[in-house]
Amino acid sequence: MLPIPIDLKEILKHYKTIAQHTHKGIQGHALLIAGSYGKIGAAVLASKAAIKSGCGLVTAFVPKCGYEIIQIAIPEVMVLTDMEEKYISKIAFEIQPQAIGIGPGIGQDEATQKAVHEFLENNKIPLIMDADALNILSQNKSWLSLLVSKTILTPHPKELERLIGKWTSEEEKFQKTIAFSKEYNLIVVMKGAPTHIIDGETIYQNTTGNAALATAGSGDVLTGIISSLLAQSYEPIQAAILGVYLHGLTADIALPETGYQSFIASDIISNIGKAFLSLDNSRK
Ligand SMILES: NC(=O)C1=CN([C@@H]2O[C@H](COP(=O)(O)OP(=O)(O)OC[C@H]3O[C@@H](n4cnc5c(N)ncnc54)[C@H](OP(=O)(O)O)[C@@H]3O)[C@@H](O)[C@H]2O)[C@@H](O)CC1
Ligand SMILES: Nc1ncnc2c1ncn2[C@@H]1O[C@H](COP(=O)(O)OP(=O)(O)O)[C@@H](O)[C@H]1O
Ligand SMILES: [Mg+2]
Repeated sequence: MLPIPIDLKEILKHYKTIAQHTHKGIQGHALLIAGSYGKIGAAVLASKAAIKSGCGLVTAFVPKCGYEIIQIAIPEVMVLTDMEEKYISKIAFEIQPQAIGIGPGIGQDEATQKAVHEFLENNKIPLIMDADALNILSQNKSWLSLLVSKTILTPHPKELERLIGKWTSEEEKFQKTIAFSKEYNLIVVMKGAPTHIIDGETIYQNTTGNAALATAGSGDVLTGIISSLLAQSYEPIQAAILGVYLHGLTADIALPETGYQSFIASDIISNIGKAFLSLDNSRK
C-alpha cells in the first residue's frame, strides 16, 4: 500500500487551534518520566518541548539528582522525584495527567526495568514510549501485551531492530512493523529520514525535516512534543502525525539561520512556535 504523505493538507485535517477561553487546567497535563545520572538533559529537553507545544501543565518525574537541574532549567515545569538518587526505581505519583511520555535517558538498570513493569501493569493513561523504555520492552517482550491500546512507540532504527528483529529489505522492515503494530494494537513511529508512522495496515510518510535533526536529543524533543499533543486530547494517531510534522518543520524553518552543523535539539524547541504559527497562517 502507498504511504499517505504527512503534508500540510493532511495536517490541517487534524490540527486544532487553541480556544480563546481555554485555561491551563483544561489545556492538558503531560507527565514525562525521564532521565538518569548524566542524562537529565533528556528529561529537560522532553519536558521543555512539552510545555512549548501547548499543554497547560507539565510534570517531570526524575531521579533525585535531576531535581534542581529541571527546576533551574525550566521553571515552568513541575518536578516529582524518585526515591533513588541516580536512576528511577519506583514510578509513583498522585497527579492525574492526560498523557504520559516515558523513556528518554532513563537507562536500563534492573530497578528501572522493575519500575517500568509495575507502571505498565497499572497504567491506563494514553502513553508514548521512547528510547530506554523501548530497550526495556525489547528485553521483556511479554510486557508488550500490557500496553494501553494505541500506545505510541518512537524507535530509531536500532531500537526498532531490538523490538522486531533484523530485516533484510525495506519491504520486510515494513511488513514486520505492520505485523507488530497489529499484534499489540500500537502506533509505531519509525524515526528516520524520512520518518514513517505505522498504524495497523496504514502507513504515513513525513514530508518535513532534514539532516540538521541528526543531533543528540532530537528524539527526546519529539517525545515531549507528542506527549503534549496527546495531553491536549488529540487521538494517538493524530498526535503522532502532527508531532512528527511539527518536529521536522522546526528544522526546515531554522536551517537558513543555523546551517546543518550548528543546529541542536534546543533549536527544535525554540522554533516550535514558528512551526505552529505557520499552521495558523495557512488557515487564514
Ligand atoms: N542529553 C541527553 O541526556 C541525551 C540522552 N540520550 C539518551 O541516551 C540513551 C541512549 O540513546 P541512543 O539512541 O544514543 O543509544 P542507542 O539506543 O544504543 O542507539 C545508538 C545506536 O543506534 C543506531 N542508530 C541510531 N540512530 C540511527 C539511525 N537514524 N540510523 C541507523 N542507526 C541508528 C546507531 O547504531 P550503529 O549504526 O552505530 O550500529 C547508534 O550507535 C537514550 O535513553 C536517549 O534518550 C540521547 O537522546 C542523547 C542526548
Ligand atoms: N538525516 C535526517 N533527516 C531527517 N530527520 C532525521 C535525520 N536524522 C535524524 N532525524 C530525526 O531526528 C530524530 C532522532 O531521534 P533519536 O535517534 O531518538 O535521537 P536522540 O535519542 O538523540 O534524542 C528522529 O526524529 C529522526 O527522524
Ligand atoms: Mg532517542
